[in-house]
Amino acid sequence: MLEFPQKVYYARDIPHSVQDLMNSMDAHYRRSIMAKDMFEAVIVENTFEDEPNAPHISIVNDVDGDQEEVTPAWEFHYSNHIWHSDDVPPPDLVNLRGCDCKGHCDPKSQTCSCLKRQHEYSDDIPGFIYDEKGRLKRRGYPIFECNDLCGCLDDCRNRVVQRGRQYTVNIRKTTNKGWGIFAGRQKIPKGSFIGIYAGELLSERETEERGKVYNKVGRTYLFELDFYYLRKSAGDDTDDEEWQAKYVMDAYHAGNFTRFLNHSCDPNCAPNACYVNEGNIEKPTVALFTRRDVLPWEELCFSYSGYESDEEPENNLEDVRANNGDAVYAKCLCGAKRCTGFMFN
Ligand SMILES: C[S@@+](CC[C@H](N)C(=O)[O-])C[C@H]1O[C@@H](n2cnc3c(N)ncnc32)[C@H](O)[C@@H]1O
Repeated sequence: MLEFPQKVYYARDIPHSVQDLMNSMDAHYRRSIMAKDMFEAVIVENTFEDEPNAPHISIVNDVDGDQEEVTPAWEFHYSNHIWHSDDVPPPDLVNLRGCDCKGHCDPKSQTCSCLKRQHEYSDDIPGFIYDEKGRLKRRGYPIFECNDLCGCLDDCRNRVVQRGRQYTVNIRKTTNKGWGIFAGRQKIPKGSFIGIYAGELLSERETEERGKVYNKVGRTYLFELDFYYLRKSAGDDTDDEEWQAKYVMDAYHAGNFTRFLNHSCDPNCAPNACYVNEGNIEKPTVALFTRRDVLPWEELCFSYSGYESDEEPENNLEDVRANNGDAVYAKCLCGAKRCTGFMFN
């Protein structure tokens, strides 16, 4: 577990020497097996402290690896950290509360303050939001994990996201959507934690210009922290249409494997807001969980349009088409039976 005072990572310090070195090599080297080994080694090197037990991530291109790229572009720093932009406040430890439990927190406790905090948002779910196997009982609610101020043990049931990735995932080239993320040989049960959407935490204002560029080139890694309960806590007088998330995660310059998760209109994963060592409700960590059992070797995807219900999605193709001609609004190639035709709608 992290020791306080917690280290804060700033976007201005995102390392780039490895990317610079690799990009200075000739194309022959960047297409060699050595470059693939290097990419995998960088992942281990940059994550072994925060995820010492996470299974190995392989880079696989069996689509066009001979002629094209053996790795994704060396354009980002691989990391599980949240890199704060200068106008984003560091984690709020003043408003962070820890429980006084000893040993393991009891899901029937009347005194555990973390359980009470959780029930402010999910009072219809008895006990913690995780079951005894650490799986999410229900999606959509913010998760309040035990934190470094708590008296409970590191393996308390209410600590899942902070323990890091437990399942194998591989970064694999797809035939039509660029790189994607695939399960390993093991099935991943419904409700399992996959990874956090790491990256640069930006203010909404700062995101505007980046968004325009990403939309034009047709590849975006922005994730707005616009969870529904944040709208509610902003007060009743805030018009829903006018409400804007304060912060956005950008995984373009720094991020982990989750930046390669492609969109699906019938996704097997979904993002969930989670808090560990953060007392600021507006700065949740985006944690990805499976929303159904994932078969061995299956591609992991989530919905970029935020659609998560089990009902049929609305098809608003015409609106999206009329909206603008940016490359990012290209046709969706998820292949799901109920594909709406577009990634962002
Ligand atoms: C966050 S990136 C995902 C990783 C990306 N495939 C890569 O190679 O870096 C988002 C971009 O992936 C592509 N993409 C993701 N899902 C897609 C889908 N269902 N259909 C077509 N392209 C998709 C689009 O170019 C999109 O802007």
